[in-house]
Amino acid sequence: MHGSTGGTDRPAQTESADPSPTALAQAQAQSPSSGGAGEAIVKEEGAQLDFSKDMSYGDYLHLDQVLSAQHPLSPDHNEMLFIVQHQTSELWMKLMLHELHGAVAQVAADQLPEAFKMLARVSRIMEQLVHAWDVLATMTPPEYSAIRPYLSNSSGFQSAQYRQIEFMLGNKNAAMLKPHAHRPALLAAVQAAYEAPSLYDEVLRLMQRRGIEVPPSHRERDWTQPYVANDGVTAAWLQVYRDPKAHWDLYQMGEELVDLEDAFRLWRFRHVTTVERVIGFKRGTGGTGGVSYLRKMLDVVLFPELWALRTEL
Ligand code: HEM
Ligand SMILES: N[C@@H](CC(=O)c1ccccc1NC=O)C(=O)O
Repeated sequence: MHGSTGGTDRPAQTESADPSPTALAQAQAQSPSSGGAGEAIVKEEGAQLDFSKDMSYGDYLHLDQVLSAQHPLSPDHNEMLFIVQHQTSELWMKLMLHELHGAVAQVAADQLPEAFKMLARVSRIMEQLVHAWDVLATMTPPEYSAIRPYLSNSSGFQSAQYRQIEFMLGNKNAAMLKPHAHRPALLAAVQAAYEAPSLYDEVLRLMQRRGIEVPPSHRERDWTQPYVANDGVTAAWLQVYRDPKAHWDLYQMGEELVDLEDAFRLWRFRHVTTVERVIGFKRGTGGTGGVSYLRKMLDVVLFPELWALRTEL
């Protein structure tokens, strides 16, 4: 590991941040007394300073790759914000998918405490993404207009990870597979999420295993079809919510799912509001109506019976 990142094979972009050979030689030649308090503290603490043979922080995190993946296409100062905002969002989405896959597997295996831990993390990640909009909202319409022509027809609409998250949460739509048709590996991942039972489908199967009757149409179904709300499923959740103590973990599961959908709704709302303040009602680069499309997405309900039961209680 250590051999691969030192010396000549570093990417050009990080080169300028490196100390010049003269500065490094000076630091090595300085006596402890001449380096000031900072250097004395480092020495006293025993911090390791030579990584020519050991794995360092940057080696472990592959920072050469991560930090050399920002390539603005425009001459505009603000494009770096736009790129970093999206790349960090994709990293959080990667973790979210990792946790969601774990949670679905744990629910299917009746391991609910483990599933709760993962779902709580998914909700906190979604909240993190909600707050991330505050940074992007510092970008004004003229600032974004300087970048937008360089984006061509690219759009978040084509995010393969976002689409997998939507599918895992039950918002299935075959048309959303098409933007990935030219990338077999991405298509396979999105298609797998499209064809698999969603988190909510797995929770309904769990309820049936626990003796709470779920209508057959909602236990076994064509998982590629969008979920359709059902009074029998509301009745099943009502049994749980009318006697929480008797069904404590299903009750906790219901509330975990509501937490998650609550956070997702906030994300969608911050997205559409940020888009309106930045591009108004222009069409999107992805080809949709823009704000009009994103407003329709605000009407998506992922776990409908968990909301419906509140009116009945
Ligand atoms: C100035 C910033 C942004 C603008 C103007 C913007 C605009 C839009 C527009 C107009 C759409 C509709 C699709 C289209 O026709 O392009 C869209 C979709 C989307 N955007 Fe953004 N967006 C911004 C920032 C972001 C960020 C930071 C993310 C985070 C990853 C993101 C993720 C998405 C996703 C996932 C979709 C698809 C939503 C869906 O299909 O429900 N966008 N965006
Ligand atoms: N759809 C946006 C473009 C956009 O926001 C975007 C472009 C490339 C990569 C990520 C993007 N973010 C979310 O859609 C627009 O119409 O301006």
